[in-house]
Parts: sequence; structure tokens; C-alpha cells
Amino acid sequence: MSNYNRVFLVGPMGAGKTTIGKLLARGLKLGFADSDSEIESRTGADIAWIFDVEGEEGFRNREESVIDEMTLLDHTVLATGGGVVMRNANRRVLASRGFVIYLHATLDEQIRRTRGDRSRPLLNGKDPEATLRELFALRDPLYREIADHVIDTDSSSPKVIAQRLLAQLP
Ligand SMILES: Nc1ncnc2c1ncn2[C@@H]1O[C@H](COP(=O)(O)OP(=O)(O)OP(=O)(O)O)[C@@H](O)[C@H]1O
Ligand SMILES: O=C(O)C1=C[C@@H](O)[C@@H](O)[C@H](O)C1
Ligand SMILES: [Mg+2]
Repeated sequence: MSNYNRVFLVGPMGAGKTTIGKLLARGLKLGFADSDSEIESRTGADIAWIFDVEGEEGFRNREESVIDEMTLLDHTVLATGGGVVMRNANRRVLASRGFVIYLHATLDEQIRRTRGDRSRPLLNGKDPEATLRELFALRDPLYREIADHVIDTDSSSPKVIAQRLLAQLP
């Protein structure tokens, strides 16, 4: 994988966008950025707080403006939030401004990787597994719609997946 200027990672919660993104950026000698972290540092509050106070709509508004800016950063691997594909405007800029990689994880693996982590407000309800299932049914086609490349993350470590991406991509 060479000559990549902007790489955007999409996929569900627990797919490894943040974890693999850092390794991939190192391998590509690119910078790394994460839209969730950027939203938190701009707001001065964590995502759970933003959902509490401003609701999901408030978070999505912040996310849309951060995505519009960050998809213009050159020499960067950008890890996005799991719900980024819910807005048309985000899908449009991701698809048109860089190389989009969909990190795919099965529902079972999403459940395993997110269990007990309270930092994802959408999973703090009564039945996080049902929520992950519903979100995945809705979003999987949208991740695929904008992806230039899809990689399965279920059965390998983040390090191996990053290496595989470095070797596989055109
Ligand atoms: N391939 C993998 N194998 C095993 N564990 C993994 C793998 N990828 C990620 N993980 C683990 O799953 C958890 C979630 O990973 P990470 O935070 O990178 O996901 P994410 O896609 O950025 O999620 P979000 O959309 O919520 O930001 C972390 O504890 C990470 O170490
Ligand atoms: O899947 C989602 O909708 C989310 C995923 C996280 O990355 C955060 O962006 C936030 O918790 C919402
Ligand atoms: Mg992340």
C-alpha cells in the first residue's frame, strides 16, 4: 500500500477503527486522527456527556462538521465514529475525498469487544446486543456503499490486520 494520502476507516463499534488506524498510520508514515476524539477535545467533554446534554442529534451535528473538516486533512489516516454513515453529507465527503476502508466485524465480535465499556452511550441501554444488531442491519449496507476496500477483522489481531492492509491494498 503506497501513495495513500487520505485513508478513512469506517465500521461498527468495536471493529477496531481507532486501534488499527494508529497501526496503519504508522505503517504508511501518515498522521493519525480520530473524529470521536476530536469532537471530545473541541467540546471539552466526553461523548457520553454530549449525548446526555445535547442528545444524539447534537452529537451528529458536531460530528458532521468535524467530518467535513477532517476529510480534507492530507497525509492522514482518519478513524471515524461507528455512526458516521447515518448522514448523507458524511457519506458523500468520505466517498469523494479519500480511500475508504470498511473494517468488518461480525455481530458476535462487536458484542465481545464492546462488552462492559461504558464510553459508548448507544450501548448503555437495557439490551446492548439488540442495539448492536439493529444498528448493524441498518449500517452495514451504508459502510459497503462507500467502501473502496472491505477487510474482515474477526479472527486476527489489530497488528496482523494492519499488516494485511499494508500488503493487500493496491
Ligand atoms: N482485531 C481485533 N481483535 C481483538 N480485539 C480487537 C480487535 N480490534 C479491536 N479490538 C479491541 O476492541 C475494542 C474496540 O476497539 P476500537 O476502540 O479500536 O473500536 P472502534 O472501531 O474505534 O469503535 P468506536 O466506533 O466505538 O470508536 C478495543 O478494546 C480493542 O483493543
Ligand atoms: O455507532 C455509533 O453511533 C457511535 C460510535 C462511536 O464511535 C461514537 O461515535 C458514538 O458513541 C456513536
Ligand atoms: Mg473509535
